[in-house]
Amino acid sequence: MSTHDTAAVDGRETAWLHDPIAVPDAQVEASARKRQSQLTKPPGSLGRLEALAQRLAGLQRRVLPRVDRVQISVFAADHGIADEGVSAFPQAVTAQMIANFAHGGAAISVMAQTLGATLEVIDLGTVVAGPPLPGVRHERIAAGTANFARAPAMTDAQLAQALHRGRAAALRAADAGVELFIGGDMGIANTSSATALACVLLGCAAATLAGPGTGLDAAGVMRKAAVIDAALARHALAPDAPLDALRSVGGFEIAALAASYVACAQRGIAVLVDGFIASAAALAATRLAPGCDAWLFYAHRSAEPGHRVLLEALQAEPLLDLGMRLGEGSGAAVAVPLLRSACALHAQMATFAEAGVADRA
Ligand SMILES: O=C(O)c1ccc[n+]([C@@H]2O[C@H](COP(=O)([O-])O)[C@@H](O)[C@H]2O)c1
Ligand SMILES: Cc1cc2nc[nH]c2cc1C
Repeated sequence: MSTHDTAAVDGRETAWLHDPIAVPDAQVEASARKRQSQLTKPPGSLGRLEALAQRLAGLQRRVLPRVDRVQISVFAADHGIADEGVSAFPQAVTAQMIANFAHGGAAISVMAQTLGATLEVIDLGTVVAGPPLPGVRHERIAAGTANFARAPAMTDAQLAQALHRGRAAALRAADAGVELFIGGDMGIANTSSATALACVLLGCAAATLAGPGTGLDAAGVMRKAAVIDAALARHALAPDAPLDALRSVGGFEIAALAASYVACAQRGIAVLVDGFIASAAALAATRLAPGCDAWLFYAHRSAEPGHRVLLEALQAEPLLDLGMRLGEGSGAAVAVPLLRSACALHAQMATFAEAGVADRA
């Protein structure tokens, strides 16, 4: 973890970020690679599915990896920066969508059902506090973050709470013995927070990363970039201080996502990263805990234009490019069948010897 953070977050609260990251098993990965070379297909003909199965084998320490049990944790929260008119939708939508998740009507609800995945929705704090809902973990930190155009988004204590709630979701996944963790995000205006966070960590101007989000027009995107640039000038954050960046311009759900990724890597759980917001959180996670990138798979390239830049910075080649830009973990959920296909082919195809098929001359 960076030693340059000046956030006065109680060191004891975040000491866990220094815990060791699990180390993938290179020998198991090599055994999986050998098995791939013996399967009844020209070498390499299953393309990236081969590398996926091999990598999962090393991570799961099992020559025949599985992606049967999947946990999807959707973190939801509001953002004070919405007051600057940076989203096409009103803030009330965040709380309304939490209810929609609970009632099974959201895209991620449908995907979780389809995949047989466990879906948990974690309410970290909305402007409009809704009633208790079955299936929603009400872990409210505040009525959304402060407007980072005017003040730090969070207090030190709020950041520590958001990190703690993200870690707790990963620990629940570890206790449940899941083979894959997906973190989702829901929060009106969170593309502005994700953009600001990534701009700090990558040292770039907002115009490089700002996009339409839920549907701004070109003039709206320019205004959004100007709001973010002005805020970044005000906060004067350093690229090597990820906790400061998360606290000053991040969001509760973004901090929770970053923490969940670090904790999954510490517990040896593979992660499928979703779109633009999730990737900004992944960037923060890799800065907080270098080495956790070994545990991160990137599901898709979102239509949010800055996602391409973020993925390049992360040196990530996503599995899919479907023009999706929903969030919620939906792009990652859509990619789960690919991982399952990779595992099924790897485990169930016959070898040349078993099938009596001649290997190459
Ligand atoms: O994941 C993505 O790539 C993505 C891209 C654009 C928008 N979103 C979702 O849309 C919301 C944020 O958009 P906005 O315009 O309100 O900043 C938030 O709930 C995100 O989950 C998500
Ligand atoms: C309706 C709606 C659903 C969402 N899901 C994630 N972000 C969202 C933003 C909106 C506006």
